[in-house]
Amino acid sequence: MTLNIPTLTLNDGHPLPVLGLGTYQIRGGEGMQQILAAIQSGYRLIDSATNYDNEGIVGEAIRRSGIPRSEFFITSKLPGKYHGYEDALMAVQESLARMGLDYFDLFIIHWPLPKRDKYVEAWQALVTAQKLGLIRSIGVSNFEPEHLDRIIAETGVTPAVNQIELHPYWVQEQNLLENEKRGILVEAWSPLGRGSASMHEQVVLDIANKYGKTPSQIITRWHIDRGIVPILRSTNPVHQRENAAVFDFALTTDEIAAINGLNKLDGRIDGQDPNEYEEFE
Ligand SMILES: NC(=O)C1=CN([C@@H]2O[C@H](COP(=O)(O)OP(=O)(O)OC[C@H]3O[C@@H](n4cnc5c(N)ncnc54)[C@H](OP(=O)(O)O)[C@@H]3O)[C@@H](O)[C@H]2O)C=CC1
Ligand SMILES: O=C(O)C(=O)[C@@H](O)[C@H](O)C(=O)CO
Repeated sequence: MTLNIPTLTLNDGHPLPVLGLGTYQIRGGEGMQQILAAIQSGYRLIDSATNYDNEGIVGEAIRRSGIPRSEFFITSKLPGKYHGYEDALMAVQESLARMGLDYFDLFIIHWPLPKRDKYVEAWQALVTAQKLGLIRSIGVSNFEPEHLDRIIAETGVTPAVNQIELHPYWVQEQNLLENEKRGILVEAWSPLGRGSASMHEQVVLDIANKYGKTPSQIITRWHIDRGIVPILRSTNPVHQRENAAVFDFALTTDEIAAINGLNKLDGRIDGQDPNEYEEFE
């Protein structure tokens, strides 16, 4: 049976599924089959990136599924080496060609890379690509409030989405408020803490027992109940189905707060601070 994943509406009026499939390190023929399995389970939001070297197999899985393109919500990301305006416009077109698509539902700037100081140019290029019909919704990733304010002030265009690191060890309460204040939908990357110990915390296990759910379903539901769209990676079809079977229960305010209480001061998975992070090329 195919799971039915609900949608919500972005600030530009476009619908977005409330959870999606992450594809970091999912590559090659086996990766294509793993993505296809997720699509067959009901996933429609697929999150790729030029830096993941898998845009080709994402496009192939879409075609092999036989499901109409219009039912999907396909995302890719602009790498830092293409932050210049002309390079960024070319990069969107190259990504589309690799996927074999003629538009993206969402295209986002992968990292702000503030030391290079070209993310405003990159944003101007996404605004143009949207006007050209190459992208439906434009967004950013790993943008801090000061980066958001700068692109909004310099272009007058607010991102639809900001994809940031979020999991029970890194709950980012203030950052969520900053995005909400600006009308930006937050997507969570590494929503399961990349399979970290947070899935085995007693508070998560207790809530899982109460609802007869698994720890990953509780964490997935915690994101959704906080108004966040989790981008969940799994290569395992059983886990893929499990992670998306979360629409028959909801957490209470106290349960959400209890999971928020797992936050750690140094909770980032790899210490990737958006103000410092540099991409390797
Ligand atoms: N914008 C950005 O800068 C970034 C974006 N991302 C995006 O976010 C996505 C998700 O983040 P990612 O870091 O991949 O990690 P996740 O937090 O999604 O965790 C993935 C890990 O959890 C395991 N897992 C998934 N479901 C279950 C389950 N039900 N039970 C037990 N284990 C489970 C997976 O193993 P298994 O395969 O065996 O199920 C895998 O090892 C990425 O794939 C990418 O698309 C990620 C990092 C940065
Ligand atoms: O996966 C991504 O989107 C990244 O941006 C990477 O930085 C990833 O988070 C990573 O940890 C690479 O070592």
